[in-house]
Amino acid sequence: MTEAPKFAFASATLALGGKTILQNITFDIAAGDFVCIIGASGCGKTTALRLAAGLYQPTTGEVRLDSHPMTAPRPDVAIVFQDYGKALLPWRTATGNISLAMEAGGVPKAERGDRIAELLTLVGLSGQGEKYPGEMSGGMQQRLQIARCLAQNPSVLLMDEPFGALDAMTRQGLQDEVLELVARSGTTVIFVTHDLEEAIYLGDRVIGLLPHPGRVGIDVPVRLSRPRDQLTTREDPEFLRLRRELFDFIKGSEA
Ligand SMILES: Nc1ncnc2c1ncn2[C@@H]1O[C@H](COP(=O)(O)OP(=O)(O)OP(=O)(O)O)[C@@H](O)[C@H]1O
Repeated sequence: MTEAPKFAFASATLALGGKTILQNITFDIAAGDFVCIIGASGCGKTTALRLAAGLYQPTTGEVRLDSHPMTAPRPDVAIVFQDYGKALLPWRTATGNISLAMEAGGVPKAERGDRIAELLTLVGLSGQGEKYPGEMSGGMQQRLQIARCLAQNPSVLLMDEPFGALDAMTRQGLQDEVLELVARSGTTVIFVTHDLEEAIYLGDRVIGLLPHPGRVGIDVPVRLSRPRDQLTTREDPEFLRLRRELFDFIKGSEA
């Protein structure tokens, strides 16, 4: 018997303001898979993620988590946004920001302290709990946002260009940290990026959307061994082949 997918878009179509933004989106995601979504600017990547989060309801079709339609946002589906500055509360310390997610999840106060310390260590912010977001670098703020999401114990992590605003070195470091976290926790991930190399480096699979309206145009497996390595993985002939295939896809989709 084949296992039911963790997450499924089943002929999901979404119209907003009388315009079809996403059309007939269909794909399944197995539990623990890391799926990246790419596509030209404005093709509907963020909107697809918002559908996955239950922030939008499909006009027709369904989005399902564990075989149940997503009718509203759920605490076991967490989103990491690109704009960490807006996602974090500036008047709360790092500890306070993580604690908020636990308060919302009903975690008793007595249990929060140890778990917060554990999460801070997990994302490389050990000992930084009393800092305010404004006292942290961009990379640290993004780590904090990830820790806050993990505090929800999500079974699905949705990430919308989370490293887009960071410099190349910080970005690569965080890519590896996320891969490690995910490998350890078994979390299912949907990761939106416009960076083709990032998608191949991270993903088990890359889905490309075509624009106007957003449709699935390509869905390719990434057959690169794990753990990935910033140098050797990116030099692998399969990496280069995929990069060319996805580059041609994006170029063709804009024509
Ligand atoms: N609430 C809305 N009402 C009407 N149109 C919308 C709404 N939200 C998004 N759109 C339109 O849907 C399309 C897809 O937008 P979306 O932000 O999902 O694309 P994207 O692929 O994430 O783009 P980018 O890579 O530039 O971030 C765009 O044409 C956008 O103008």
